[in-house]
Formats: sequence, structure tokens, C-alpha cells
Amino acid sequence: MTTEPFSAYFVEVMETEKDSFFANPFIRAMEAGEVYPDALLTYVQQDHRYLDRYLPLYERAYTALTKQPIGDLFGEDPEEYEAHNVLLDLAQTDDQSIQEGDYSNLPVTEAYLQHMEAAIDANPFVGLASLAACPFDYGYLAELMIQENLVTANNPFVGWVDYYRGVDWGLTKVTLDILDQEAQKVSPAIQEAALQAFLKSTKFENAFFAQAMEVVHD
Ligand SMILES: Cc1ncc(CO)c(N)n1
Repeated sequence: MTTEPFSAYFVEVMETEKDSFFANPFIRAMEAGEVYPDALLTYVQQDHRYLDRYLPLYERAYTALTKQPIGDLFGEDPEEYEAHNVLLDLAQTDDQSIQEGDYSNLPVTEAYLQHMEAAIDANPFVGLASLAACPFDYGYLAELMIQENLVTANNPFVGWVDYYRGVDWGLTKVTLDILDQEAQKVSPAIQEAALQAFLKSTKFENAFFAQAMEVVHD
């Protein structure tokens, strides 16, 4: 056992991966305050699908590890409508198409969800680590974007960044606390598998932004 909490590795992963997030065309457009309506709509559609499946997966891993019901852990806006609406407003569209659901999952969306599902099936600790990237990475990136003045008050995306800077910390903290506690009960091999699952999810997070931007160039 190491003296560092298990979740400290997640910070290390993001320190390594952050440059590739900031090279991502979707993030670069955000920093530049450039609005690509098709990319934003595609992102929100895919994210709506993603969260619909993510939330039950999270609940599965959470209850398997803690033996507790999920309660109101997801808070008041589990589908993240507030954040999505910032993007839909910028794209000058309402969310009708999203609610009607007349679109399919893009490959990264599907692959990312299947990765988390398989991780939970294999082991709930590994599963929760794979699920942790979702709140952790957004919180980390949003904080950095504000701290480093990459997105400032007059940037049209500042509301989106502010949302993830604040709201996701609740779920992040609970998730990291569980992982830090459970890490002490699992083998080094399972810890390593969990770290790899988190890294893979983080790479999917980057690809998830990128796939939305690809529609602009179609
Ligand atoms: C794909 C993805 N990752 C992370 C978040 C943040 O919850 C989100 N809404 N969507």
C-alpha cells in the first residue's frame, strides 16, 4: 500500500493528458469563443444519450461498493440540462430534437459507454474508477480554464465552464472518497486495472469532444 490516496493518481493522469485536451478542436473553439452550432448540437445530443446510460451505471457501481442506496447523490440536475442549455442557446436551437431522440449514438459515445459497462461487470471498484473520469475530468478542466484565464467573463462559453467548475465537485468528492477507501481493500493488480480504466475513460472524454467537432468538417 502506498501513502498517497488512490485518487491522487487521477490528478497525475490529468496532468499528463491536459495538453491533449487543450489541443482538441472542440476545446480550442471554446477558448476562442467560436460557436459552431452543428458541433454544439451534436455534443448535446450525444451527451444526453451518454448521461441517460451513465446514471444507472453509476448507481450500479455505487450500490455494489457501498451497499447503500444512491439517494439524492445526483442532485437536482442529473441530466445536466443547465449546462446543455448554455450550448443550445449559443447554437440558437431548442432541445426538441434531443427529447424526440431522432438521432443515433456516435461511435465514441457507444464505445465509451461499453467500456464503463464492461469495467463494472468485471469489478465494481474498476467500474467506479472508469465512471470517475466523467465528473473528475470536467471539474479539473473547467477549473483550469478559469484559473489560467483561458475562458474569461466575456467568453460565450463561460456559463458552461462555470457549471462544471461548481456542480460536479459534489459527485466527484463522493466518488473519490469511496475509491480511496476501497483501494485499501483491493489487490495492487485491481488498483492498476482501475487506474487503466480511468485513463481509458479520460481518453474517451477527449475523443467525445472531438467527435462532435468532426461534424463541422463533414
Ligand atoms: C461525456 C461526458 N463526460 C463528462 C460529463 C460531465 O458530467 C458529461 N456531461 N459528459
